[in-house]
Amino acid sequence: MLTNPETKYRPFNAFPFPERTWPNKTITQAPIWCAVDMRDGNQSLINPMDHDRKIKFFNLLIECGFKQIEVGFPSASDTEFNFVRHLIENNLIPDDVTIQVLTAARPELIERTFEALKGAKKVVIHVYNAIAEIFRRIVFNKSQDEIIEMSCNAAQLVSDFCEKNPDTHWTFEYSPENFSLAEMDFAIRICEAVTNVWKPSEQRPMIINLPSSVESSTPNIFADQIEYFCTHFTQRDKVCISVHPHNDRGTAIAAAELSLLAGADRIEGCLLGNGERTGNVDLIILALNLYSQGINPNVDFHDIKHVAAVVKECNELPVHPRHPYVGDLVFSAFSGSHQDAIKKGFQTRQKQEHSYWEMPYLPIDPADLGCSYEAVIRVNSQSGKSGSAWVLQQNHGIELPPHLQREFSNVIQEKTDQSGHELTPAEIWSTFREEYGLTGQNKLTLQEFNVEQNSPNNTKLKLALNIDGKKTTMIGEGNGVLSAGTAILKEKTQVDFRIEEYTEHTLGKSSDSRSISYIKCSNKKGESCWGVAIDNDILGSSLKALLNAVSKFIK
Ligand SMILES: CC(=O)SCCNC(=O)CCNC(=O)[C@H](O)C(C)(C)COP(=O)(O)OP(=O)(O)OC[C@H]1O[C@@H](n2cnc3c(N)ncnc32)[C@H](O)[C@@H]1OP(=O)(O)O
Ligand SMILES: CC(C)C(=O)C(=O)O
Ligand SMILES: [Mg+2]
Repeated sequence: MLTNPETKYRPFNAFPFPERTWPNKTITQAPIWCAVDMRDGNQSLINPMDHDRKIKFFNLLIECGFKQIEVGFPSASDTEFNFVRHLIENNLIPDDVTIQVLTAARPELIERTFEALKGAKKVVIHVYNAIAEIFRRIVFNKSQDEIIEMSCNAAQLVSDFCEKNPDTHWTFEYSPENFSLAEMDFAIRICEAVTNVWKPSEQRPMIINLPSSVESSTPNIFADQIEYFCTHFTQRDKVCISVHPHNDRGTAIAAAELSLLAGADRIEGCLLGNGERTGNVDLIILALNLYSQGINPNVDFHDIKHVAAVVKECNELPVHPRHPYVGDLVFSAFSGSHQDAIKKGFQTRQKQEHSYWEMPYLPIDPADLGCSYEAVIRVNSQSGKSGSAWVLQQNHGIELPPHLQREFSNVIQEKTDQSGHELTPAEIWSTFREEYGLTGQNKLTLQEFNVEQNSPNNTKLKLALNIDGKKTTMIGEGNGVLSAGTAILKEKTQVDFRIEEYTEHTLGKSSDSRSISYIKCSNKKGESCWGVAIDNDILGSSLKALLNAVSKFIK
């Protein structure tokens, strides 16, 4: 039994803000992104990134198009310090990229941070200290005024160092850590105080980064807090409002999106949502959520598997197979009704006159992220007729007639039920070949044939057959090749059958394409069998399909 929560946990103390306007808004453009993988992500890893992993991650972020990258906490360790030096001294930071570094509001750490930054072209210098009551009481043992004094002293020291290094383009960033847990009016007061030290202007704004350092409320409350801050902060036009959501309640994405409605301009987060505890907000999800709504995210994930592979390698952490947009299973449907809808969606797409993506169960085109359609449908015992039909269509160009889809699906269902496992495309193909006579191991096989068209309604057919290994030649007549073949086979096998269904199509589009025929025969007992055959010409494939179907009666 769980402990009684009523005596252990308190509900989040929401503040009334009925003037909120964010619920009536929609997101129309991408925010400014800042990737904090190499700092917030890095500080949460089992083994923090070494130099090589940091370089790899940095290059990946640049490849993806991030223009603001928090590269580390230079005063934390020599690795961090030396990495920043390496970037600067080797001129590895593209001109359109600004590096960001974090420091606590402690003089010795600030001093060391500026040592690391000597010679940098453009830097966001990011200072933080916790401000919520629980932190003031437990961690700092300071009053509100004392915390403000600590922040302002740090801001002043940062400002002094910047003045001494005028060749660098500095942007100030202040994070009232644990903003979302703090009293809103205190959060505004401390940010106003820091802003008054840094004196930003509309031309030279500073960043105020509002973190849910530990996510503690529903995302609507976070959005209220952001809108409240944006509308009550007196120098709103001189600051860029950034948010930094964590994912403790699993709602960081929602919190980030709602905070954009509420007035935020910028988002700090990590690829794949790495970060302290349950992670920072996932920038890939946020960006692709925008993309799938027709909004250019201004970052590029056209090869998502490559991105995931590098992040996995650098973080030494796995990726969940259901991770949005990235996981191995996110573009795969196993269930019958999903498969049916997706298959119909692709058929409709071939005919549609507009370019919009309208695909049941697939909110984004896997091809946009560099993924193939191969795994869009996978087959197990939850699958329906469209599943196996899709696999044959995608891999072999086979367009099963509807009744054969149903019948083949029953064959597959029996197999998957028995094994309890997925059937691979190769297994589905070999099942199909065995079931409908494409392996060439049948009672009846065709050696040769000759057709004479005596009149429009009379065809003479000479068939050289192999029946159980013995060669026989027979002649028959009918009003077409198949009726002549039927006459021959009825006589030879003594099976009284008739052709119920016949379909054929070409495989491939070139002039030397092969032909595939599907024939369903039924006997007097009401039993029916399908035969399928592929041949260079249509007469060959139809006669072979007929033999393959009739072979089954003989068995
Ligand atoms: C929410 C966040 O992600 S914040 C970012 C956190 N990231 C990291 O901590 C990673 C890098 N940090 C480190 O490597 C180390 O913490 C260091 C090297 C920076 C500092 O190490 P230490 O000097 O041993 O200090 P430590 O980290 O234990 O800090 C505790 C002290 O700093 C104070 N402190 C903590 N945060 C802050 C802050 N933001 N501003 C000012 N003081 C702070 C604490 O009150 C405590 O003070 P006390 O010793 O007077 O009680
Ligand atoms: C340093 C700050 C921005 C932080 O990482 C947090 O509050 O989560
Ligand atoms: Mg954080």
